[in-house]
Amino acid sequence: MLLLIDDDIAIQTSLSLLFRKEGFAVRMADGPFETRDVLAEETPEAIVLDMNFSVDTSGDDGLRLLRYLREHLPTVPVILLTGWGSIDLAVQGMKAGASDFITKPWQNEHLVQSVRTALKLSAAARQSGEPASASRRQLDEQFQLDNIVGEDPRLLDVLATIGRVASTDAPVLITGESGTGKELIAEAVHQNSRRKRQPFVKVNLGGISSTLFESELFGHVRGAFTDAKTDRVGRFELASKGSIFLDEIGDLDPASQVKLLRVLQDRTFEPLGSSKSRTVDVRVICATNRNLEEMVAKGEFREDLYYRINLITVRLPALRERPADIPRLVDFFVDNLKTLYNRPNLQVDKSARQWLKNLTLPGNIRQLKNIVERTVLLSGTDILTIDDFEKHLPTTHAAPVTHAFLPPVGSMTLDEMERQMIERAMTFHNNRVANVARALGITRFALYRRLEKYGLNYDSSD
Ligand SMILES: Nc1ncnc2c1ncn2[C@@H]1O[C@H](COP(=O)(O)OP(=O)(O)OP(=O)(O)O)[C@@H](O)[C@H]1O
Repeated sequence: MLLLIDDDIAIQTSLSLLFRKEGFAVRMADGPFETRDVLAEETPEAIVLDMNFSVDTSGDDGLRLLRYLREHLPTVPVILLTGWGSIDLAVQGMKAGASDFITKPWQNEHLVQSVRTALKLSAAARQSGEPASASRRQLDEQFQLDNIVGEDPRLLDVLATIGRVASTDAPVLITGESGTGKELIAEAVHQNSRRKRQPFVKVNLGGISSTLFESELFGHVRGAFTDAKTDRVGRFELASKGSIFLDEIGDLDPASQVKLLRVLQDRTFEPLGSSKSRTVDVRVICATNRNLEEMVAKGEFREDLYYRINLITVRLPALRERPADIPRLVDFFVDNLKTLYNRPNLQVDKSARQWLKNLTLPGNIRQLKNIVERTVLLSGTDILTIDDFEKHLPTTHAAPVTHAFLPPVGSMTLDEMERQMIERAMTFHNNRVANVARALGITRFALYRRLEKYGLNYDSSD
């Protein structure tokens, strides 16, 4: 049952007609008292709450009721209806735990989609509460994850999350350093969704100037500006029925952020030079290597836009956090190159695969891929050794960790250095104390003592 809370009889009627037509069982409530009466009889699967339901349109009553609902029905999704003028209220509502917000006047399709997405997400959350983390094999059986190599638990968590939410229309925000595979993950969201046969349109927002933003995203009509000789279809329209991937969303200037918010909010936009609104049905996937939360706190990124895009957030680990995946990635790249360059005997010897784990790779997987490709191309041999890699490593790139990289004398105490080395070894060996102790040449006991001394976390059962 879907519970609709609104005191305006006209809105109640049109909402209830809409959802009944879509096959929902519907109940209605005028305000807090009626809501409590309904809840005493039946628990709804989802709730649509008009934030300005009372004559006092400050929205305080709406927020109070929302808090009550979150407290008493924490797993039931609540979708908010708010006026355009009260986006702040919507943001407060999202902070208080609402699933989504829709601005009035709403698009029927968008509102129904939002309720369905919230229902699917809450069902997925119930399911995922049961089994422990899935293994790579289980994930491959369930989802289409070709070309995404890795078995690190943090990556598997990301894959499980995107697999689970791909079938919904929920917006996904992918964060992570440059080269960690954000675009690959965005494609996987699309590939595992019901939109997979429709377009996947990528837009690099970092590369679009604010003057071109509108015409690039929304298109323009002939004559909209001097150089507009013909009509142009924008990226949103190209992505119609499919997914749009907004890369580098943290690079968007404030004026463009407002324009983007509007289309994400109402799913409507006007091409430049046209006064006719168009509606679009797209799934939105965003990525950034910047810290959006911090940018919101500094006022550099709109909070309402942030809440609009971050319903589901996944963070991709940097390669240095998952060094055990490096040999697997190397094998994968070499396999691809075997076919590409017709060199079936190509391989990387065992010690070189291990050695590559020691490189500092700020460019992450992209950088590792370049190093492997470059070495394959430049060294004539089929079996690549450490020597081959060392010879062809660009000096400005990944520096192998050797004593030449000790910090300058006076810049660090021995204690600080010891702490950093231990932290690094713990990350490298996935916190396996026995392996870390061996790698550092000390006993386990000595390692425990140091972990305690520096206040570093470890698993005492290990
Ligand atoms: N898990 C992975 N398995 C195999 N290849 C990967 C994986 N992750 C990334 N790659 C490869 O690494 C390269 C960089 O990945 P991608 O472009 O997705 O990174 P990104 O995080 O979007 O980078 P940027 O922030 O610079 O846009 C691509 O060639 C991609 O195919």
